[in-house]
Amino acid sequence: EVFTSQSDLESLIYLRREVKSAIDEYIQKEESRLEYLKERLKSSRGLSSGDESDATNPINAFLLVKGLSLDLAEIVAVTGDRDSFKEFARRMEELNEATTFPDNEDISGAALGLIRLQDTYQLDTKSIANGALGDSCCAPELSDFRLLPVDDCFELGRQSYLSKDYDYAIQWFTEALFRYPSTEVEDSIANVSMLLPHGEEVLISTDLEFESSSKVSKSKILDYLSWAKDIKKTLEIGKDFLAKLTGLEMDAFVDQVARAVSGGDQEETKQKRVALKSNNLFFKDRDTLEARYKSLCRGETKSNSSINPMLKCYFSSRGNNPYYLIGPIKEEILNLSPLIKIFRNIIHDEEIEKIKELAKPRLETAMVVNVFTGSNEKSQTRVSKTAWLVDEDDPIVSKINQRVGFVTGLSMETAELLQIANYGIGGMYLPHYDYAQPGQTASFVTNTDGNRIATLLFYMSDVEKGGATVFPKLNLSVWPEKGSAAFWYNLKKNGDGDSGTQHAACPVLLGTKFVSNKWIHERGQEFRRRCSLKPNE
Ligand SMILES: O=C(O)CCC(=O)C(=O)O
Ligand SMILES: [Fe+2]
Repeated sequence: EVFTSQSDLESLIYLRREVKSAIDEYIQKEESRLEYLKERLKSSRGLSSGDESDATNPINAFLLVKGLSLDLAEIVAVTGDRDSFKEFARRMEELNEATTFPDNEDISGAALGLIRLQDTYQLDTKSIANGALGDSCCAPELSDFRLLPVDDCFELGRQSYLSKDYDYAIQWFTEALFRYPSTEVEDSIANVSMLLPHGEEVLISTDLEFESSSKVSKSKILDYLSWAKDIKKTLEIGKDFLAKLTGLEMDAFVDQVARAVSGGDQEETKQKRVALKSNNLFFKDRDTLEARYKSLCRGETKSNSSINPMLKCYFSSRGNNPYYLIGPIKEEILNLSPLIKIFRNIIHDEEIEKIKELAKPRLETAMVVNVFTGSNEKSQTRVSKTAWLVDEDDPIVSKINQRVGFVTGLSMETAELLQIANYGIGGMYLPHYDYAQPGQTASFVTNTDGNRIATLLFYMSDVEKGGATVFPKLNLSVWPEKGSAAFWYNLKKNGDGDSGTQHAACPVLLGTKFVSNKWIHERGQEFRRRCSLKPNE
């Protein structure tokens, strides 16, 4: 899997150069071989010319016989000569051993990444197809843009379709039709109204000349398009129906669905019911929260920091910690309850470079905890690569861990290792909690060290566009700034999870994003963060 991080994409650029030169060379060799074949055919009188009378003219008869034996043998030998191809195949083999070629999973990952960006940042289908990533509000037009031909638009539609995103599927299939080569416009117009179930018109290009030799047939695009429209319609009807249900009716409905999808198995029904509820699949506030998350990613929702006088920034020497007497820490309070702060200039560029250098060879596709089994799994909700660094890797690692202890005032004894995460284009982490919820088994919760009491998140790069950390329930967007770190308490003082800390890493639109997580645990903080006299606090 190569699409999740920037460093992997860079290796693909090298790969492309090598592959291109191998193909060029192969074509050149094939061309001279074909040139030779043409010459050879022309020079064989017995094969290239003649007529019926050759059977009666002895010279021509000889040429005919020679042509079909000796000349032909020679020509067959040349056509059968696959040395040039063998050489090409060998080079490809070598490249394959040295690097990883992208596979189907990568194609769908890259396509869905693009759709995710389109969805989060409200990018227009036609603009993307014309090679522009967003309008002037969100992103500069890419200077080196590429027009997407029919096949690519179709593939984006097909991937959306497969991931059940019918709105985007419809948009991309329609765009693919629009771009269909204009020579066949006539007959496609005749087909369109027949094949679309809902009688809509599909606009097909007449004046745009897209350089295209499309592999996908028009009827195939239309077929997909009509299915997508049909399913979308059905889903809308279902949504209307769900919106009208009362709370009790909804419970009964969830019950029924859970039973239906688990084929009567009691244990599975129970699990499915919890899953349906916790994923909030049917519930009314799901759409609003999701919309809020996306609008925070776009930076549209202004937080209340400008109006709340309690939110402030200041210099702190952390209770006269000698490390911070001369150069105090710059702290900013972003939210009061739960407490969310940002520390500015807390990690230096040289330290960041060193950490990245240590982490890069170890970056692996990020895993998330399966709520039911407690095991780590690859997931669509978190697209990034991560690595863990231990103190022994380099003195810088322990220095940074120590610094986290100083600035947070918390004990690092039960903290997890330093986790480095790298997000490529489209990389993200959907809204989640860092702490384990009641009943949830997570590999990071041990009997002795407790839950994740706090998170410190270092920003180790600036991000050109996108990539904010957002807190949908607090209406808060935190924009990555290289060298800064965000800090928050995941748990209330009484040890319960604080649901306000739900947060997400927005997809990266342009550039690359590096962060480091330090998760701090409960044990050892008893006298550093005391419980309150109010039991609910
Ligand atoms: O990258 C970010 O902005 C947040 C990452 C995060 O929430 C996590 O890794 O748990
Ligand atoms: Fe997180």
